Amino acid sequence: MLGYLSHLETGQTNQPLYLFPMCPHFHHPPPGNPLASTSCPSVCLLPPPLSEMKEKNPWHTPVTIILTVIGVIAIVTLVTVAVLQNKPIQQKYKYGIVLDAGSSHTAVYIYEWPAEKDNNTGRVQQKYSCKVKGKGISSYADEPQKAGESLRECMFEAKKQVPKNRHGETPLYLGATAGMRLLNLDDSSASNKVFQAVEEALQRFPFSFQGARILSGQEEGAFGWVTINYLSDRLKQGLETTGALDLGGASTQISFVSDSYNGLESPKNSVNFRLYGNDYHVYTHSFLCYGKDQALGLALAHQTKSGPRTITDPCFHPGYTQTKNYSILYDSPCVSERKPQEAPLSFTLSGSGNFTKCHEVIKSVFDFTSCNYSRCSFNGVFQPTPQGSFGAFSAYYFVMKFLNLTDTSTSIEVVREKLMEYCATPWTKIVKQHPKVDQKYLSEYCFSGTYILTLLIEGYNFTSETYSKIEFIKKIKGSDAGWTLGYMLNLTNMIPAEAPDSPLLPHAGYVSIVTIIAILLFALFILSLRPVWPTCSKQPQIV
Ligand SMILES: Nc1nc2c(ncn2[C@@H]2O[C@H](COP(=O)(O)OP(=O)(O)OP(=O)(O)O)[C@@H](O)[C@H]2O)c(=O)[nH]1
Ligand SMILES: [Ca+2]
Repeated sequence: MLGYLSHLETGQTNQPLYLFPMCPHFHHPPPGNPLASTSCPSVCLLPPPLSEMKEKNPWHTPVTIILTVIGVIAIVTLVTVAVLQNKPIQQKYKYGIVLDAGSSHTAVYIYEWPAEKDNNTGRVQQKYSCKVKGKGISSYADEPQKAGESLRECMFEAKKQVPKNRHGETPLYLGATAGMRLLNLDDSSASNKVFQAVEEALQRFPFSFQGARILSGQEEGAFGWVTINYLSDRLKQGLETTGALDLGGASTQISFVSDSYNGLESPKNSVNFRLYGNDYHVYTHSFLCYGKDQALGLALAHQTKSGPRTITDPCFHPGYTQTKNYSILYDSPCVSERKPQEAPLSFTLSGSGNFTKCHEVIKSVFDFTSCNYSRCSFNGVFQPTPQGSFGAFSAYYFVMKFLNLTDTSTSIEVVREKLMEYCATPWTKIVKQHPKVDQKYLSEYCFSGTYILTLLIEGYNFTSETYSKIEFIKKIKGSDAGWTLGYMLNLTNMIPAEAPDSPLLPHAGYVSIVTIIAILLFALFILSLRPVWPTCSKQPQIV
């Protein structure tokens, strides 16, 4: 049959040359090839006559047909098994819940990750977050029961978010930060009662409650660093890491990797991690009382040393006035020792909106005089020079976003000028411009912006060059930047110390190769069964 179809054009005669032409005992040219009988090689192994071939076509024998069917079924089965076996199961997730009990408020975060990838690479992401109504748990020192109750609404929501069949195996953690650190310093029995109340409340939910505790400042800084580097895939890929800047209400953290720091100069500022096969020596420090609310308290305390009835505060807009209670201001352990004797009950603050003077007031809350190390940030705390890129989140983001100052390619001088202009804007105009913004937040942006700039430049020693490497962020790939994710990853051992073995091929490549090899093997097998085809010896043609 092949012989009938194969022909070449001869260069000289332009006559078709039939490689398998009909031999004399073929009386008829093959169908469609009228010239086929005109040439015939001298030696030719002939296929049987057509009439016989029809009867004895080797492809039509029952054995070949059965083998072909079995072969096709085998290939389909092989490919199906390969696809199913290696296909990531997309629908099944596991969950973890972390409560961030901050000084200003509590937030509930639910994380999810594919069930079969427990111990694998960066696939944990935030599924849901809920901001607990009211203040942070530390503000319930006088009525601890209410601290527990405050969490119920968000926890009921969490119950709905996690599939019922996963409730029992879902770990639930509560981590408290600077607000509870301060309460614990001030009144440890009140802090214990608050913990007792929140534990009781959380145990009523069907999750696997793993306890409530105060994070150390080191943990808070280090886990914030883990979170942002995990979310940006830098850990998994072994890339240069990003530093983390967290500005809370009561404390602030700075964490980064520096070439000039191996942990020896100030071991208490060192946290070591081995993640995905790489060692990291992270410098970290948490400044208690330097979160933006407590820093405002420090600034106000600085201005009310003598117990005045009125102060003119340059960090508030002209025309802004507020009456503040001395006992509330000096209630915090950050300033309690400085409470002026014989102070009146309250004082009136009236804004003057002067950035330069505000900057001076804020600088006075930092101590730049003592340093027993090679270099310090402030208050005698060791800190290497900031190095590499940084992600600045929580209040850094809220404030800079509001002030339209998140573009760090803007020079520090321009940032100062903009703040100068903003602080000098009359309060009435500010309120008119932002009618929907909560006035508690609105009144403090001048102070907060000036505080952030002072903390970064004078406090942490960022320069014009390194300032431009800061990115003000809220989320990374849909997950909030903060310590909670890093905390959970650590407690659930979800980041392996060593790099996981990655498959040689991606899933699609693997399936394609299996399919191609199976088809090739099958083709070879079938070819090995073929009957002996006619073959012609190369003899001169008899024309
Ligand atoms: N402008 C603005 N400020 C906010 C917002 N949410 C929180 N803040 C303020 O930003 C500051 C920091 O908030 P968080 O990062 O939640 O602080 P926290 O975790 O409660 O405090 P720490 O325990 O010190 O970490 C606080 O002064 C909050 O009042 C917001 O949506 N907008
Ligand atoms: Ca916080």
